[in-house]
Amino acid sequence: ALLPILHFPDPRLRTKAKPILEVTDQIRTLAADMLETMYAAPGVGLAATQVNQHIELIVIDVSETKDQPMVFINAKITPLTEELVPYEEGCLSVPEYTDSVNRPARIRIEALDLDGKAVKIDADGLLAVCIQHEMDHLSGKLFVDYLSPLKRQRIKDKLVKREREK
Ligand SMILES: O=C(O)C[C@@H](Cc1ccccc1)C(=O)SCC(=O)c1ccccc1
Ligand SMILES: [Zn+2]
Repeated sequence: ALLPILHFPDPRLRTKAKPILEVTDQIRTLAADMLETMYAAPGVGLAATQVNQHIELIVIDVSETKDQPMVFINAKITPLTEELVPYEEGCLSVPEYTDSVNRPARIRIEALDLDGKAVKIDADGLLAVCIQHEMDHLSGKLFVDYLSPLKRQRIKDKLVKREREK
């Protein structure tokens, strides 16, 4: 099912997600609904926080063919280099805005998959950017937090105005 995505500055986006203690069928259904919602947006990632579910679950698919879904549960990430690289990021919770964000170029992610099995991946490029972007969501952080307060306020004012006009 398609799930409604929370939009900045909704305070629920600032909630810190909790670890998942058991990977149940309910979690599997939520992951499937998040992937469906992500593909429909379209996007290359989605965090449970964005659909108002405050648990450590993220879904990603950075493939061109849109048929390589990844699901990470209770993920921990570690930078593999001090090198920071800029990337023009967007966010499904901050519609119609993109801006440059600097992040570590390569990271390691250690998590559980939907079978509760441990997975460990070293990532670079868009996958590394996306993983870090989704992990920020789980800690209540948005890419606009890396911008100047003036830019952030302008984006907030525009989105609040747009939500009012709806
Ligand atoms: O809000 C989200 O989490 C989804 C977001 C994830 C993202 C990945 C990589 C860079 C920025 C943001 C998106 O999928 S935004 C839409 C999108 O497909 C995209 C936007 C900018 C760059 C790459 C992809
Ligand atoms: Zn986002």
